[in-house]
Amino acid sequence: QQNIPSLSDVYKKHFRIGAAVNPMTLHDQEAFILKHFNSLTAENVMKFERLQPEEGHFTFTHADELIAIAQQNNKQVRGHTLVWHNQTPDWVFQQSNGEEADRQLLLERMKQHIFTVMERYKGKIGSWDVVNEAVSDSGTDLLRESKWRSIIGDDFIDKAFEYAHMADPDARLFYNDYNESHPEKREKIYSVAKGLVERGIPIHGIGLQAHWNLSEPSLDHIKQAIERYASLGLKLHITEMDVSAFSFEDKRADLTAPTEEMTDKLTERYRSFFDLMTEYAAVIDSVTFWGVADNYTWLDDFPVKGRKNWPLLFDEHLQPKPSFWEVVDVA
Ligand SMILES: Oc1ccccc1CN[C@@H]1C=C[C@@H](O)[C@H](O)[C@H]1O
Repeated sequence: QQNIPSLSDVYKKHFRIGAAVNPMTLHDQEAFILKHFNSLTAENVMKFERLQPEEGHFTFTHADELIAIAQQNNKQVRGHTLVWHNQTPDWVFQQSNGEEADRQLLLERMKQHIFTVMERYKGKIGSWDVVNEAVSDSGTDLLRESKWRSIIGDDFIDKAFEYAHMADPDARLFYNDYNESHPEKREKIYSVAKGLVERGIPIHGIGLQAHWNLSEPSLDHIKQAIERYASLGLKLHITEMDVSAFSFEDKRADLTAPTEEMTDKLTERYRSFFDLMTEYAAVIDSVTFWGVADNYTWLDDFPVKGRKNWPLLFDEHLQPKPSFWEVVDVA
């Protein structure tokens, strides 16, 4: 590993390089993670269901372990995520008698969760994905249907950001979403973010999840999205980057290794992405991969359960792939 440069060192002049980590990778790959990344995101342990599984019962152990490692090694941490329709316990949306909660109760619970979590990590988590994936993927509605929206109303997003800012005025507050470069969804995300800015809601950035693949999105669509979001005066974080070997519709599960063509295409795509992102380093502060190496990726189970994928810069043995060397060469 000696003659392999640190990815985050090489990119220091452009932006931070982060990885989503979990208790397994932090335990098995700590030195590797500390070498290549200067920002950490909890893949799951800072989600609502993991921090407050039952009302008033907070479980911080795994999140505290990540924070301790980050503090000891001077790493940034991205908080992920406070308000999201997924991985949130059912109790949040229910009265004690099992009936649905009302607006006032749900706002109180949202506030309680945000304050308890953000005050614990004040000064240790520099930026938070305050709201994740609130924008709809299709149809004319800006926002997707969710309990947060149906019970509180469309202003649940405003409230989440206001509570977050009250809890930690120094934290940088992000709206985070996927398919962020698809023109239709881009315009919806833009409209929601523009509304927040115009209402004086404390939002500081947009998180582009960047779950991309070998063919989509086009570089032009990514460029248009970066420029559109940046035009609001907001900072951009690439928050969950990976490049799937399969398009969303391709459910094939016959491969045990990427084809040569896939590896070549991946190398070309990663080079083109980092060429583009370094061009926009003035507005992009951080690029985080949704994982460390191909030995573990959420894409091994999404959208096809148990189908191996190879979306990152390091292979299953933590060895640099051709993509890694191309990305280093861009810096
Ligand atoms: O790419 C998608 C397509 C459909 C739904 C969600 C997503 C991405 N959703 C992300 C992926 C993994 C989770 O661990 C993250 O918390 C979430 O933000």
